[in-house]
Amino acid sequence: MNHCIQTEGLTKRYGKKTALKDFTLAIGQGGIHAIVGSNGAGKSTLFRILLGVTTATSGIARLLGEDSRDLSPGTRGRVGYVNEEHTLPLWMKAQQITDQQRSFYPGWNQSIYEQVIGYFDVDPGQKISGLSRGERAGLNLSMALAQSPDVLILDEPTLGLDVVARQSFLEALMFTETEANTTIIYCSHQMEEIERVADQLIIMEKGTLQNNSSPDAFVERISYWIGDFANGLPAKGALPGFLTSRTIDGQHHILVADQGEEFGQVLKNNGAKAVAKAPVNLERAVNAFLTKNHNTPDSRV
Ligand SMILES: Nc1ncnc2c1ncn2[C@@H]1O[C@H](COP(=O)(O)OP(=O)(O)OP(=O)(O)O)[C@@H](O)[C@H]1O
Repeated sequence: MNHCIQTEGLTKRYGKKTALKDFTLAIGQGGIHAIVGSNGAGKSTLFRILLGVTTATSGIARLLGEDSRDLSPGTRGRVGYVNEEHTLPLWMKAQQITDQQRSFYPGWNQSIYEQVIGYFDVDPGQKISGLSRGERAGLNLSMALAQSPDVLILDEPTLGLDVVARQSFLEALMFTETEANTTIIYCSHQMEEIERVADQLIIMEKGTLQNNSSPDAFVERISYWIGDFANGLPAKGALPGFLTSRTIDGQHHILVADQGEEFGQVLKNNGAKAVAKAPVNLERAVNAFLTKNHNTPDSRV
């Protein structure tokens, strides 16, 4: 199979700090692949290595089948990258920058451009400096998609956008997924966005890969238990797959990973008088996973 992105044993050290640790990932072609991870998990480092901006300490990274250390201009032209800054030349008018981009990219798809920009209220005669953050994000996305990239990396693209602009951005993205054949890598901390758009959920933690599956399959890995312990919560080491726990009205609400129905018996063996299971959604599952081993006394789970 031809992978859009492939890394093998990728490690990146900055002095004593390890940003990526033996990181192996394969992403096929097509679909929206969300990458989530806490601050400092190594997401930007991974993109920088893939795009050839920095080199790995060891291991291999390939983008569209080519070694990232030596990307050809042809391959670079097949990759789009949009980050939260939506940097565009402020002195140019929207129409001028679009015309310029159209002349740069032989694969420019005007129909996609027009359909995506249709989600945003951008006046072609307006200078970039006068566009709102949401309008600039829309213009940036429209141009990135019109370039017909084989892979488009979106790094926190909706940061700072209001709810209307964010909605437009996501709708435009989902429209594109059905119209174009672009593989989209979507890096975000916004779980409700990921729930809406992602086909695959990649979770990074401290430079390692923790999950690469559909969001539904990930949620199935996490279970939520409520236990009534007469003598308090047992030591975390006694609870396999322990992620987080909170105490609400004297009951312990516990999230665990990769445990079956028998976990109820584990709780009983550890002193639970009564045990119940509750549903878990994607946001709660991901948050528990990323804040592993945190005990909090809050009344919210
Ligand atoms: N140029 C650098 N010099 C030293 N340390 C760095 C450098 N770049 C990244 N790091 C460190 O590597 C780790 C991973 O950083 P990275 O920016 O890749 O994380 P991230 O997942 O993108 O985080 P965020 O969500 O906050 O953007 C962090 O601990 C960071 O401090």
